[in-house]
Amino acid sequence: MENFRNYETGDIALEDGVNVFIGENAQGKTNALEAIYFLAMGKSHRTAKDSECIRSTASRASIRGEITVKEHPHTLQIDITPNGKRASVNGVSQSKMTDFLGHFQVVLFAPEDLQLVKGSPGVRRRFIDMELGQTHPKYLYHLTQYNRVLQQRNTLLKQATVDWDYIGVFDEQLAEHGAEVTLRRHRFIEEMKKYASDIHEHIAHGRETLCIAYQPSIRTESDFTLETVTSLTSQYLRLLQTKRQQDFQTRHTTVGPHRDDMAFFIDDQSVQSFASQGQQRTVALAIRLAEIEFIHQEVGDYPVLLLDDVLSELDDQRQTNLIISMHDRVQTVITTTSLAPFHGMLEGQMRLFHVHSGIITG
Ligand SMILES: Nc1ncnc2c1ncn2[C@@H]1O[C@H](COP(=O)(O)OP(=O)(O)OP(=O)(O)O)[C@@H](O)[C@H]1O
Repeated sequence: MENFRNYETGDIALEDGVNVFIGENAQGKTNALEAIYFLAMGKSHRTAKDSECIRSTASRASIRGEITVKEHPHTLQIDITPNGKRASVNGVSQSKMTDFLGHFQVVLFAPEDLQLVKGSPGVRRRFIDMELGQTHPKYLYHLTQYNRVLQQRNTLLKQATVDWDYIGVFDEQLAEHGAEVTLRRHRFIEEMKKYASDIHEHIAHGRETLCIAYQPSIRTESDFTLETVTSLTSQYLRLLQTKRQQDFQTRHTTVGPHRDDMAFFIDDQSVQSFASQGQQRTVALAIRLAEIEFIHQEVGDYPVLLLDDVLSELDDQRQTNLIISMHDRVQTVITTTSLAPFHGMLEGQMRLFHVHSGIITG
């Protein structure tokens, strides 16, 4: 890291197993995690304004990582200036951020993850989009196109007289990209379902059964099928055409992936409405851990697991189970203010880094 957040420079060599960043509050632990996340996702998990990551006394920031995925080493770099960011892979500048993504995968579990369960549908759509963006760059292409056409269609719907021929052209494009997005989301949730319910059962000691359901906006149609892109495209197109009058009255597009959601159930009861805080937290954790398995399946290697100050939210047994289950398979980086959760671990099973005022010592 160079001039990233409170780091003037920072250089860390992470171990394969569990790496622990320990330090008091506001020393730079999360900042270091954020830098790793940035290299995988091309953006911060904390801010939409990249320039906030530039050290307050500097004019640009850089993050560089030497990453090995499936035994192939490569160097990823992101340079951030107040006017934008530039990403490169092995020294070659990438013209589009979507070309940069997919080289390195991370899974982050942070206290805000409770929002995955409790938050608005937009939070869950963002979660799906981030995951699929990491593993299926083509998905991001369709999503970007979909959002672009959606915006154009909505602009047209807001005009005093609507040009329906134009809307017809947009409908075709929306249906085509919307079908790709929907089908990929459907397949993703089908995969996540299997992993998350097994993991959840393990964490909850087999007492509760978790089920995840995709709720595509198109589901209101009784005859829709999620089998092929072609059939879904024509179903979308039909639906867009039948909703035209409603869209005209509300002045925006009322059906499509921008209205999708996903739902969680424990023993057939909605987690969003009925579960306790502890149950909701366990569901959020199970989903994050399921992501690890999903990425492994899709990419052929494990992602790096980033745990930001979340151990203190789990009881002792769960903390230890989590660390031990990750330690020999998944490279993990944990931030913490206390070593108490690690006392059960054997010497040599983790690498400790002390973080103090933007300086990391190992
Ligand atoms: N752009 C920036 N330039 C300089 N310092 C920054 C910048 N952005 C954040 N900081 C500083 O970084 C510090 C916060 O670091 P960080 O969020 O990593 O804390 P932490 O060690 O994870 O603490 P906690 O345990 O409270 O989560 C704050 O002191 C903040 O002022």
